[in-house]
Amino acid sequence: MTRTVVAQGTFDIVHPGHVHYLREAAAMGDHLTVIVARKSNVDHKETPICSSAQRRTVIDALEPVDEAILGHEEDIFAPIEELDPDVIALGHDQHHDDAAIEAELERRGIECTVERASPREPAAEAELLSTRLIIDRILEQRG
Ligand SMILES: Cc1cc2nc3c(=O)[nH]c(=O)nc-3n(C[C@H](O)[C@H](O)[C@H](O)COP(=O)(O)O)c2cc1C
Ligand SMILES: Nc1ncnc2c1ncn2[C@@H]1O[C@H](COP(=O)(O)OP(=O)(O)OP(=O)(O)O)[C@@H](O)[C@H]1O
Repeated sequence: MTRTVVAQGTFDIVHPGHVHYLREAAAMGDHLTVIVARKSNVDHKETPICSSAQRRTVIDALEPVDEAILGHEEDIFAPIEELDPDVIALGHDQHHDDAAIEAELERRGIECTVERASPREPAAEAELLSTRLIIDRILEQRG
């Protein structure tokens, strides 16, 4: 029985922290689908630089990822209803409330566990493990 996992995020400029998250999410099951957030749903931080299509293309190419899809514009649980995964893997600092997600899954009659991935520890001094840090560095050096 294939154990399916869903991960999600903005993935504006991909970095080793994303790779760590997606590797951990992939290890939680046999098949990993990643939902790439639409710009309209990224309301808790700066609007992404790269288009949804571009962000999806890059994530889809990563080794731990079986499939990357663009998220629903309005209802973030629509793809979850469709995919009906066994696990939703949240990133270590993802701004979602685990209990709230579990409650909504319950309400929609979706049997699925909510897990949290761990943070990637910097492997080297120079690693930029956040999109924001990468953009700040670009502005510093090229702005
Ligand atoms: C269970 C779940 C389902 C999601 N489904 C969608 C979706 O259908 N469409 C979408 O644009 N974003 C979706 N998202 C992503 C959120 O909209 C949010 O933008 C994303 O979690 C951003 O996280 P980040 O700040 O870690 O990148 C989903 C997130 C979760 C936790
Ligand atoms: N350093 C990291 N270690 C582990 N997971 C990470 C790391 N950075 C991001 N992630 C995870 O990747 C997913 C997508 O994150 P997102 O696209 O918001 O990248 P970000 O680098 O956190 O962005 P920003 O720096 O703009 O907040 C989230 O679940 C997040 O928890």
